[in-house]
Amino acid sequence: MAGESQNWVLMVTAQTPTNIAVIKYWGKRDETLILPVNDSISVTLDPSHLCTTTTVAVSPSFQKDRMWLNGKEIALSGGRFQSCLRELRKRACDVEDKKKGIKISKEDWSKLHLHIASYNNFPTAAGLASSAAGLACLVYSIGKLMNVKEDESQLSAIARQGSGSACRSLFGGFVKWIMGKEEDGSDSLAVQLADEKHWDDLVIIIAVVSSRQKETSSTSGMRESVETSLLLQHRAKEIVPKRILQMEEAIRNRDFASFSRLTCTDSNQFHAVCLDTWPPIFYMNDTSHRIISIIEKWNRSEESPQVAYTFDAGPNAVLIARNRQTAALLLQRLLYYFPPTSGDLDSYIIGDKSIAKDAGINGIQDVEALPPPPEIKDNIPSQKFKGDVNYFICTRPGRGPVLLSDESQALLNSENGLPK
Ligand SMILES: Nc1ncnc2c1ncn2[C@@H]1O[C@H](COP(=O)(O)OP(=O)(O)OP(=O)(O)O)[C@@H](O)[C@H]1O
Ligand SMILES: C[C@@](O)(CCOP(=O)(O)OP(=O)(O)O)CC(=O)O
Repeated sequence: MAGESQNWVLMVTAQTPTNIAVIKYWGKRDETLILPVNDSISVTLDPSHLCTTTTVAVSPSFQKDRMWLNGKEIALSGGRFQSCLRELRKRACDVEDKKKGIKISKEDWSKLHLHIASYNNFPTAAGLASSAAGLACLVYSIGKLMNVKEDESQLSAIARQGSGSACRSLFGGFVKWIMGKEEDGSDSLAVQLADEKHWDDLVIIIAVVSSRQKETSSTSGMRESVETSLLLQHRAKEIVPKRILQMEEAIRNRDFASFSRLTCTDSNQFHAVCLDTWPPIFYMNDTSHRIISIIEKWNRSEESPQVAYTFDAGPNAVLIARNRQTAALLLQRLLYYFPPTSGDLDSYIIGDKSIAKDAGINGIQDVEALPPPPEIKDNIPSQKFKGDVNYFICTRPGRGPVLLSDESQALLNSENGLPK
């Protein structure tokens, strides 16, 4: 290891998106390697609205590997973090920074320690796939720091060992996690089906129903489902393989009717598996069910589906609108049923606020003036549910991981490698 002193710090910062599964991963055939019982497909969400930023630093002065998540130090001792670090260290290559006079050889990486700081710009462990963006960003940024030569698919097989859904966050657009057949997991990895420009009409609105930490984690929930749900076995063997082919075709042809039907039925089946688990697991709540019913009623009143819904291991609704115009109509409906408790719309509709402008919503007076949606005209007066949604995030399909070269975006101090 060559450097002018032992005090140098070399670091890399990366940003990685979250993803939402439209054909769900639920159930492992190998708990340690994180090998799934079926393939899954996801849409990557625009990192300008939902993302993880991670800075990783290396220095001979660091005494041990350390990590800070959202500003608080967390233990890196967990098996999953250790699996990712071990796999990355195995693949590390020579690194040279001529400007700083730093040379790290392949062999040095096993002796050097890392500092990692990560920040999620959205709630952690609330069913918004923080583990997906987080673990993908950890693997991607360390891979870059250590000059790992593997491509994104090979990196995805490492991220998979941190959290299954993380492997799909190594790509933008539409992504498939191929379950693989090998016992060592070497063929269980993600591939890109189409990039984010392929179907850029789509608009995504997330209704954050609760940002509290959930009762049953995805990891333990799916373990219990594998142990007790016969529906899960049937789903993995008979249903998902066919749906994967149909979903690939729907994405290829930008066929919203088929995409929407598959997305909604697969989300519903995943939650049916949770209900079929013993003891049963409930991730959706009354508000989630209400949102499904609003969308179903609207879709039925139109000639073709306007919006797809999907829910992960939590009550938040991820709503995919076929285009901007539909997204504006969707937002009007959502605000009609779920008006904010305060007049502060700025923190109630976040992300791409231009959707609210398209919907004619410029202030709370516009929300109050919204007429009931035409599809419920016979049932007036309809009930409203003020306060049942915390806020809405307007976003779209987005790109994969990127490196941030601007040092002002780093989360660690370049002098001492400690959080800024
Ligand atoms: N930025 C991050 N970097 C590294 N690890 C992270 C990061 N963010 C979250 N995690 C890990 O993921 C865990 C949360 O995962 P969990 O599966 O419980 O929730 P979630 O991913 O938000 O929801 P879900 O996967 O059900 O959509 C955290 O406790 C932490 O261990
Ligand atoms: C419902 C899901 O979001 C489940 C995600 O599970 P995780 O990837 O969080 O689970 P582990 O592999 O145990 O870390 C569906 C999906 O993303 O496909």
